[in-house]
Amino acid sequence: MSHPHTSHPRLLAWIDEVAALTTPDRIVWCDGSDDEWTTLTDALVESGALVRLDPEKKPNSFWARTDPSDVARVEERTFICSADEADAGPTNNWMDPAEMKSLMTELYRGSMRGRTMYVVPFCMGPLDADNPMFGVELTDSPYVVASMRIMTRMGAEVLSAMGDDADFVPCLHSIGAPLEPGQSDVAWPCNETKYISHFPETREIWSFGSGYGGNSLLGKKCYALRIASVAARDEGWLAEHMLIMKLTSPEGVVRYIAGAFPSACGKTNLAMLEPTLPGWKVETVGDDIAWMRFGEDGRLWATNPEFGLFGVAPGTDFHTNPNAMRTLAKGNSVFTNVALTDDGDIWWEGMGEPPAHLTDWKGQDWTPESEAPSSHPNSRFCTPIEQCPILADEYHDPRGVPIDAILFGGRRKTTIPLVTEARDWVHGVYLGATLSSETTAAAVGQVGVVRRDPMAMLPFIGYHAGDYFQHWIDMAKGASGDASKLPKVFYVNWFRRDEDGGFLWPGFGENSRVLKWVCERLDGKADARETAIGHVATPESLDLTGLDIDQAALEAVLRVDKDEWLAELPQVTEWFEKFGDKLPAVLWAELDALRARLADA
Ligand SMILES: O=C(O)CSc1cccnc1C(=O)O
Ligand SMILES: [Mn+2]
Repeated sequence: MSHPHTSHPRLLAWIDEVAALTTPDRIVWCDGSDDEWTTLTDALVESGALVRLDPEKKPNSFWARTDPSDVARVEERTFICSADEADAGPTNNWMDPAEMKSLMTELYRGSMRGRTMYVVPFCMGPLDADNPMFGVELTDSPYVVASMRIMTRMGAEVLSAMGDDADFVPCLHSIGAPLEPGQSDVAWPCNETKYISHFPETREIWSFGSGYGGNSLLGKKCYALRIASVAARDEGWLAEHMLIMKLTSPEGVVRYIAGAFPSACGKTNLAMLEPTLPGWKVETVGDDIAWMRFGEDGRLWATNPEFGLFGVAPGTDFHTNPNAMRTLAKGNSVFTNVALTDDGDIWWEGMGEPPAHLTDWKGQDWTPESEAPSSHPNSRFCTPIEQCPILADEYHDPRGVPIDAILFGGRRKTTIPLVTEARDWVHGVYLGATLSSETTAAAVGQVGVVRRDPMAMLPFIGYHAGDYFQHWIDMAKGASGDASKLPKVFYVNWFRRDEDGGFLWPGFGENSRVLKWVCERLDGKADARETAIGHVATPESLDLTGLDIDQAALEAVLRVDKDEWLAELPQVTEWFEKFGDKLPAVLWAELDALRARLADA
């Protein structure tokens, strides 16, 4: 079969089928080149979808504004279409796969009319991995193509590596906004009907109607978490919503730490941390997704399958994340739903004193007297990870890095102490499975509501969460029977507040003090208080050198309040009951043991 771009029959057949259904005016095969990026972004600027920023401020960078109806992940429109509804579980929306495909086929029919269908071959993780994880996204959004070039290894090199028979995840995306001949386009075309659908058995992704973020950059949440978590269950590894950091002590001891925090709870900031403790060094491997497989040494090795950073903009500045700001200063980035300054740069809340005038994320005039924020709370920067000044060399290693500790963290005003070490692996899985956090703007819906967010994966588990918990329990078997090879598990909470609503802990670079305690626990050095909920740091065991924090706040942030934890028990019981007989019995046993320890406390 001769074709100018590929000899992959399944790929060609799929593309022909989709083109016949969606009827694009043309098909463009993306090669991932600089010329292609220039052509794409020039056209997006010409159409008004992008504004080129001043090259003196952010070279080769752009400002985008979405339709106000298309600003975040749409969890209520996200479906896991497993053959058996029971396999989707109680935390996912489900529709029969044949019914969903029939419904979406009619949505896709003619949806790309008047537009270009882009063929985006990509790879999640290094191309030289033992088993490269290929995907091909067909999309009618040039904004998505530009973003995928930043976020994934994308283009001709991938297509070549796929050869004529590589497995790949077909990712079909349409914004659902066909153009009639002569009809002018809008800056952010989308459709009020949105479906983000996953077909686990056939490892397919179909997305319709949204042009933004995790709804449309299908390599990220859809592939690298929801579909990959199903593959990981079947193949004995973990696809997790985690940062990966390399932490080096002043003595040169290196530890690798993975951290699971819900959306917009500071993973990017932690992954790029500038420690306040002298001599400690953080280097970044990843800020959002970790794939963890057992190495020959029986340890869990983690890789970051992404090629870029898609971070929350508001709150990011030189105090909270100087390395992110240094990454962005190098340009080659797309900023979405932030504000535009009059001199061609970007601005968002948290960047210090606002300019006298801005163009806000809705394209309106904004001044410091404006009531609404200039930038959407879920506004994002999209930037190449290789621009990160503290990117660890190991990022490029297809083996990844051996994980010493896993942090589970949430955003809780109360109850959860600053840092607790799990009693053992199963207790660590219990802490992850019962992780709770206040909701954020990363997903459409009310903000600030406490919900269970197991392993920070609630919106991303591609199958029954009860089976997911069991998979985590079973991972202990993979450590060649030696539990000491497994990462230690810790539960952190940077967000506890005092009675006046103020934060008890300064967070950001000061979190390096907690990381030091974690490392010293790994070395068997740091003290901890044995409590009903686990091994909790004591004020004396934390290195507080140079930190201005009063003793009352320190004791409050580390407190295990019996009544607060007793109040958690019925909430956890209600949470566990959702999973019926699929909830591992050992987790019920952990709850019973916690209840007994609290009774004795
Ligand atoms: O996809 C979006 O629109 C925001 S959600 C997101 C983006 C990057 C990294 N993580 C998330 C998340 O919700 O966890
Ligand atoms: Mn995330």
